Amino acid sequence: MEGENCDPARPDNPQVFPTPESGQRRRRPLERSVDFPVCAVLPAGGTGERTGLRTPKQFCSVLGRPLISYTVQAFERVSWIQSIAVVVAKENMDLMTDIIQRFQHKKVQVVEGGSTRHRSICNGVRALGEAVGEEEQVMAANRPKVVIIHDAVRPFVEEDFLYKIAMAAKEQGAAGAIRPLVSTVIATTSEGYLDHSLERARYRASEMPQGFTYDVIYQAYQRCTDADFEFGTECLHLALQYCGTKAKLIEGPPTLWKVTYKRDLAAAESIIKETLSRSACIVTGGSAPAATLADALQNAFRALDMELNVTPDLMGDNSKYLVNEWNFIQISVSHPCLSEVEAILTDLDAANRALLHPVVVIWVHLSSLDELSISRTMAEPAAIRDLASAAKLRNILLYGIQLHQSTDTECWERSVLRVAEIMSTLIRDRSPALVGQLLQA
Ligand SMILES: Nc1ccn([C@@H]2O[C@H](COP(=O)(O)OP(=O)(O)OP(=O)(O)O)[C@@H](O)[C@H]2O)c(=O)n1
Ligand SMILES: O=C(CO)[C@H](O)[C@H](O)COP(=O)(O)O
Repeated sequence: MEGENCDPARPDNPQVFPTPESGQRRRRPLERSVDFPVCAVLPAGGTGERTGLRTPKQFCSVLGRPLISYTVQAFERVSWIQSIAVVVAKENMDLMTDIIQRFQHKKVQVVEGGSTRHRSICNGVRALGEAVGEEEQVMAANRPKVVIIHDAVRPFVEEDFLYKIAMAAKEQGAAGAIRPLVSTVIATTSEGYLDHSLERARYRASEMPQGFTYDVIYQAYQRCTDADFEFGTECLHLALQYCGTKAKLIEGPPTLWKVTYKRDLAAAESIIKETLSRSACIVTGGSAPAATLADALQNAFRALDMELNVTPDLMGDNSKYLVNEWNFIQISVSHPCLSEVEAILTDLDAANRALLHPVVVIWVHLSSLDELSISRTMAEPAAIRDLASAAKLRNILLYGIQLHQSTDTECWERSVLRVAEIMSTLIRDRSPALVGQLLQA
């Protein structure tokens, strides 16, 4: 049947982030607990030659934050991962230390890298074993049971999959992520002709993360040769060859893909934008016309596959919106006063909400055409521009929309749909050029 995938070795729809069905509530990840010590090594000591950029890809900025910080965050939010060794080239150790301080990463130690990926990983594994104490016995007692190795340039790994890898590594000694091949692998002759081709259905791409018991990966690196260190690309292979440990292979999601080329950085940015744009919270200030507009917008947003919650304020229980990944829409009625939106900016600062991701705040001024002087009720563009410039320095993107109320039902419904579309575009695109602009709906 058309569109049906009958071959289990063929990757399905390559969508990078599985999005929930329209109208479904977002799935919260399960809280996992693991009763053995797990640490991680993130090799980040490469130069990223294939991007063609001067800056190694792990330090390239994505929405104002180095790519590596996203990967560190993905591991840091997993409560059962105790510590993370980030391995970087000697000349980037200060840069990495700055990143840790700036983005307030907590579980990270910076380790000096080597000239190849295997040498870097080996340094990370050793550093984890030596993290506490100098004496042999103390060191052994503090070694993690399982080490997860994950390329620093694969930022979208999720807790559920890390859990599967950690559990399988504890049981089997080694475990790794695999994906179906998208192309057939062929061997070439030295003259550039086809030598032979592999039966695609029998092979898989080896991805990351991989997990090992500490003893297996430590011994594998102790025993492997200089040629392995120089030319090898597969840790699972070292575990098999030097420790006789057969890795359990687990099919992972497409999100495990590795940033390799320049275009992958743009793809990573668009995926991050997409995840940051799924939900917004409307603050009505308790006014009845604002609440009516919020209800109408809620319906319009459902059709745009975005979750929109309505709250009168951000106090007490409603402060929960400040700690998750919500964007904000403040509706002010009649008087174009920015004090309510200023209060949201202050709350966001106090909650340190914009540390890791930019937050979008949209100020909507709902003005009535029946009022005597329209000009008196128009928002002052300069005021919002100044406020937005200051907010931008704190990673908050403030936009303004002027919406004129209408007594004509049809005209009003059209305006609401238009304003919902403008809002969803502002939230999804995060255009710096439109920051501080007062758009007319
Ligand atoms: N000496 C090295 C080389 C690579 N890596 C890391 O291994 C991961 C996967 O390697 P790859 O994608 O090949 O990165 P680069 O070697 O930086 O890229 P390129 O091959 O294009 O130069 C990256 O996080 C990279 O920083 C490392 O820690 N130490
Ligand atoms: O997928 C992997 C391990 O199986 C690694 O990411 C891969 O081997 C890295 O290789 P390279 O540095 O040549 O890109």
